[in-house]
Amino acid sequence: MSKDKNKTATPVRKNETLEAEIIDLTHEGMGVAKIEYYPIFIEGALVGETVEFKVIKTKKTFGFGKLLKVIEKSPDRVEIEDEIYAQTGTMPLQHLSYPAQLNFKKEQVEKVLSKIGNLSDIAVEEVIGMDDPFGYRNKAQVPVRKIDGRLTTGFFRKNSHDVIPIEDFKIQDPKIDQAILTVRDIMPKFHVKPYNEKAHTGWLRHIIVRRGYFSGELMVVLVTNTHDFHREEEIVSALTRALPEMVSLIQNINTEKTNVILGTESRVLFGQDSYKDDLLGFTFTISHQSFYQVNPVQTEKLYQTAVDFAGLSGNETVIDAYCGIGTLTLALSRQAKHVHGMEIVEPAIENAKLNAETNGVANVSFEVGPAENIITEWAKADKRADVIVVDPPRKGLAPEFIDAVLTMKPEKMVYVSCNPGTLARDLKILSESGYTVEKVQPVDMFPQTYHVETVVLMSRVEK
Ligand SMILES: C[S@@+](CC[C@H](N)C(=O)[O-])C[C@H]1O[C@@H](n2cnc3c(N)ncnc32)[C@H](O)[C@@H]1O
Repeated sequence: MSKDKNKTATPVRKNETLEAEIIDLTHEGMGVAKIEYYPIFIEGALVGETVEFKVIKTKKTFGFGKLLKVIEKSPDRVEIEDEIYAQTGTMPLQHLSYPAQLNFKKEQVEKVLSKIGNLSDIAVEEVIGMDDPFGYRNKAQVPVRKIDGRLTTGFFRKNSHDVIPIEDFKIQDPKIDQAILTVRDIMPKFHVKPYNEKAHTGWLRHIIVRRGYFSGELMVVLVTNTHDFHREEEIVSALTRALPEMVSLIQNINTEKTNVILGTESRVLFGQDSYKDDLLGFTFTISHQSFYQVNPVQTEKLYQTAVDFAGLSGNETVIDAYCGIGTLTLALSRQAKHVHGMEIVEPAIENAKLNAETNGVANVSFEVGPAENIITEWAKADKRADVIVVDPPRKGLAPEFIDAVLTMKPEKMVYVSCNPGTLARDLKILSESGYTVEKVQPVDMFPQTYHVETVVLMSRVEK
């Protein structure tokens, strides 16, 4: 079929203005309207609303529309504070009331478990939300560019590399926003050149600020395009004076033309390569390359759910795979005989060992490497675990990891997931191989966004 025929086959034409009712939301929170059989995705539109929109893109089986006017409003609609956040995509659900965001997330988990996981009879609990769903992020990574002749910080326009200046990010800890502005305003005094992505010139690419929610300690990382550091002493001294809470200042060097923010080389400019924070009564040391959950208030609820699901009595050997700096490992250790953490990032494992030692926890051990390799070795050596806890990145569990679990036959598995799609895929395999899903508890770690974290308890049915 020719391209033109495809185009004429759609019931809508590009640039026409139409009116329709929104019947659903996509997993990214876009409103779905149907013109005849043809779905059109419209950002900013909510279920139950009648909207006027302009068709901006047509594909063979679906199209995209730009919201022009809400003719009939949803009771769940809240007024947005600023269009800027819609342009950057940092708060894609900001127009949806918070209780409705939580419902949306619960439905997403239900939908995906049923569609991908074939688990339609599972009861998903109400999402554990926040009292104040703003200002929660403990980490910011902002690009630095020259805009109107000035060194500017902000965020990328959606689907582009243009930076939109932003000073108040709304979902970040306001003290982090403030620290970014402090760094931004000091840099021009020393003629620091912002990064120019197209020409791959300039010096300062990103400013990263991390802040311990409970400790108040700040870590600042300057990601630079070259190894040099002109006027280093003066800049370091200006930053330490302006940010008395800063305990760690790092230069991270990233000379590559890449979207990846951090480079592999770094050096400490002030303090050490770590800051501290507290979780569930433990104090953690966190290096700039280590993963640390971004929403500290919800992390405690997330970990507590995982610990409760593990239902430990004190006699169990537990594996905590993808353990990062050992946060969940230590939380589990209180009720286990022994917990063994596995993690691929070496500095994170160094942090984890130190964290166990400084918190006086002796019944844990840690191993660095891909969890799928380590656990496969365990299975081959006939080592056993009573409970396996996993908290993998978005891509979920490697097939070899699941194979090893099925060989080791733990009584329980607790799966902490930041991606319902890969969670459902993995649960399907496990539930077809001797495990049953007992509980599904979503936790809202990322209010105002469509992301949802889920904790699942599985137990072994085939003995
Ligand atoms: C979602 S984080 C969870 C970390 C930790 N449980 C926490 O809550 O802080 C996933 C972790 O898996 C690690 N990781 C990624 N791929 C891995 C692999 N193949 N094997 C082991 N760890 C991996 C990452 O470095 C990261 O620390």
